[in-house]
Amino acid sequence: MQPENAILQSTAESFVGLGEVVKSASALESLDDIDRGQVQQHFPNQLQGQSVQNHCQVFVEKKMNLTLTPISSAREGGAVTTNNNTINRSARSNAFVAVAEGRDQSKGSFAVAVMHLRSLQIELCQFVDSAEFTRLKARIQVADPQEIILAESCNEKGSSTVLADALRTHFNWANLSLVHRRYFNAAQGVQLIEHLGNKEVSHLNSSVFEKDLCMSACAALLKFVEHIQNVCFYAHSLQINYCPIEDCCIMDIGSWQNLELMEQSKNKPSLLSLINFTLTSNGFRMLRSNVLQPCANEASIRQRREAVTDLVQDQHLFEKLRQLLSRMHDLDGLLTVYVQTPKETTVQTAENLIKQLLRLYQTLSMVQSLHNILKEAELDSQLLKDKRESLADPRLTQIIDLLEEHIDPCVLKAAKKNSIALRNQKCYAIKNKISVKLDLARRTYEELLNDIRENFSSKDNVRIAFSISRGFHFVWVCRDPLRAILPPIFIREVRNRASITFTSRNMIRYNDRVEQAVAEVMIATNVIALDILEQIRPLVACLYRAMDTISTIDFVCSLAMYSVSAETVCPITGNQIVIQKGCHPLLNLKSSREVVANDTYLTVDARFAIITGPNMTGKSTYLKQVCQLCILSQIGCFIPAEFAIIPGSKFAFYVSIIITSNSIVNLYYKRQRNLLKFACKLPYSIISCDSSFISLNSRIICKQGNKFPLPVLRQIFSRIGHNDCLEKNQSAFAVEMTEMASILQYADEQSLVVIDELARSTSVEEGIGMSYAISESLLKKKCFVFLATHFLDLTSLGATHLAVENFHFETAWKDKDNGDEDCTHTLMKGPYKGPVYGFELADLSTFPVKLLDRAKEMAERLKQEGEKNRKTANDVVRQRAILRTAHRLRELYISKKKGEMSSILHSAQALRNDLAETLEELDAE
Ligand SMILES: Nc1ncnc2c1ncn2[C@@H]1O[C@H](COP(=O)(O)OP(=O)(O)OP(=O)(O)O)[C@@H](O)[C@H]1O
Repeated sequence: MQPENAILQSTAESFVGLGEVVKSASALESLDDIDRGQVQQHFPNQLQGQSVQNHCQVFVEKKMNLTLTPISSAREGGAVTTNNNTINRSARSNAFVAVAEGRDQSKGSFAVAVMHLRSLQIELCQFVDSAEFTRLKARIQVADPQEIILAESCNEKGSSTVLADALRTHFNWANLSLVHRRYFNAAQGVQLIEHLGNKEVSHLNSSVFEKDLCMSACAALLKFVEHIQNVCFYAHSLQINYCPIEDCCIMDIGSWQNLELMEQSKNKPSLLSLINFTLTSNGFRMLRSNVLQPCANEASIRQRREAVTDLVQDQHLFEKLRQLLSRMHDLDGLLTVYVQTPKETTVQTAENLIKQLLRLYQTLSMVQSLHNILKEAELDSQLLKDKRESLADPRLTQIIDLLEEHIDPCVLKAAKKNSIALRNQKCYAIKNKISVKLDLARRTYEELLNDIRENFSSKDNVRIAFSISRGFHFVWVCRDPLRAILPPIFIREVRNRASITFTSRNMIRYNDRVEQAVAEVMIATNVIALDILEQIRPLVACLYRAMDTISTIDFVCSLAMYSVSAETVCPITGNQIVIQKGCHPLLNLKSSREVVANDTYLTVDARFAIITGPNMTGKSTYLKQVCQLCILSQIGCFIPAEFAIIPGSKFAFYVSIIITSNSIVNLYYKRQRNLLKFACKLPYSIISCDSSFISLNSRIICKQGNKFPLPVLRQIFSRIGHNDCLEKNQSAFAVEMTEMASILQYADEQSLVVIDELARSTSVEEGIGMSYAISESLLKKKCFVFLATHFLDLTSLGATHLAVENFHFETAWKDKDNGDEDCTHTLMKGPYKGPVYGFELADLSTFPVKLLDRAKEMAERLKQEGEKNRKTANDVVRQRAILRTAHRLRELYISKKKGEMSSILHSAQALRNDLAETLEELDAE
């Protein structure tokens, strides 16, 4: 016999009582039967071995007359691949979405009802969408659902089939369930919302109940969730909110990828990953939905900025909040047990209930600490003050008192967190002497544990271990587990690298008895827990509020964390996009080179920026930078810049400011002392960074305030990248034009549009023609546009349209022979005149020299022909000066009122003189 076997044999023999256990096996079997019978009475599902999920699925399939595809492993989250991109899905996502599509007169309208299964919050929205379902897809993607519920279309060729196909292709990780149209019943939706919604925490006004599509989507969602989860919701227990689409800045899914907002692959940084310092799953959810659909509610943005400012300024408060949040349980998981009741009770549901009560106890004591921290802090932010107020809710103390009465706090202090410790925590959670039945059940459980301890005490290398799947079992740590031989008394061996785990029939019998004892304990515990729950249920609104407070604080802490971790500034809201020394937030993560900061300048009048420049100078990067900074700003975050004005002012004052050291504005100002005169005269605002001038100019400008509509960005469109679409059988150009058509249809005065290299996938003439036409159309729509292009002819738009501003990236090639290039990545005012350095870049590659020479020759010839027709720079400036004067005269004419004619004539005179002066200066030059 091998030495190990000898040890094992002796260990096995030395287990006191082993023989007795074997002898009493038959007795145990009969005992087993009795116990099983008892347990089965209380927990009918427990011993049937059928999971609740399977049971529900069969049930729903029968009830709803539909076929559900199996709940896929993709539901667990992780990286999943969609059509042509990989999106890293959060494992924390847990949402069901119902989509209702309008028919007949309301065709083109959609309603989406989203239920987050953990937090049990329902979000409703209704909107009109394009034929490509852009908004719908974005809305669903933000929810990141497990399950999408859609009405089954009777007509095979109906639009619902088109919608179903679109959703199936786009959200291929989610389970698409087509349910009968009768479940999309608006009247039932109203009834359900009135019955289940908690009025205190739900934001629903009467007009929402009139939105039939919304109501029908909500009805289908609630019915489906109740069936699939096999639960019933308590009356007045759900938080149901209507989220108007106007409160969000809309972007399509393509833009999320183009603008690097969310992770596309593991090692590629994204804006979301950059600013994600959240510590709770609800905080993360809030951050994610804000990055993908930034806030467009000016008051909320301002409140968040104030909160972030408070946290950035009070580092002590910030640290304390984060420390507390890191220890906090998510309240959303807890809410499920207070809001829904399982249709069947099992040991698992009982265990879950007591686990959630313990967590609630822990979390609420931390909520008290959170309240104390906020009470001690000197807060300016209204948002934080409101949250502090919500934590002072006396109902929270009432719940804590109730829990303290029943729960033994000692179980939460257990040092060990292994399986048996966690099980014991649940078994002993309720204080002694509250229920006789519970005390008796626990005694039986204790006795059994003692028996095991005495009968199977560990010896030498063999010890007793416990796991949820195997129960009590043996672990033998030996030198050669693969070759070691076990005596036949031991069964179910699993050989690992350093040990063998196994059990024996006697141990299995003990385990069975332990399980029954635990079940008894849980039955008794469950009765008390349900009683506690019954008392908490009427107070559930304060838990929703506490959950909202925790996630909001986590969210603003995350923004504050990013704001302090980088050199950032709090943006001012205005009616323009002015950023001084703005940096691309992700650039220093992607490249080791020093990041060059650049200015951005777009006003309501000068709202179309054409950006030209050689290859590799940073045009695309700049477009993404502008969007990312605007998004950060609209989330409520600080932005990496020295100074910024971002759209978002309710009162669209002219904020006229001066840039002292920037090439962009140098064109406008010749002498500092003319500055004020200039600011008064110009019909549009001038950028500035000189704080000494801000108040002075703001005063002057307020006189002309309220001139433009609220310009908070409501839509961001991007057209970046050139990919064909094989699924739709579309070429790169076709894809581009489809996307542009959608932009042209929906862009408005509150949209930001960034376009990179428009129409480059067709011939130059056609490309330029298309670009002209598209630009002119966008100019009419008055949206903010950044257009990066290699078509230098496009810059002449500046001569005919005052709203067009030309900017370019300059470059310097240090040592062309060695291929040592040095792009300054600096944006300058004015159009780029070439060269594009395409030949130099080709020269650096393995491009054939002969071909390159021929290309250069052709390019030179075309250039000379073009030069003949091109206007001089002086002509352009002259034309713009005339245009500007005409524009101002028009403004004067529009603003004319009775009795003010003399002052208008005076201003017109001044304008004429100003123009004459400018033209003279140009002639002199
Ligand atoms: N502001 C900046 N600071 C530092 N590096 C930058 C900056 N902008 C761009 N770059 C770097 O320059 C490289 C080229 O940038 P980008 O692709 O934006 O140029 P581009 O002008 O759009 O080129 P092309 O015209 O060839 O498409 C990027 O890899 C980026 O790392």
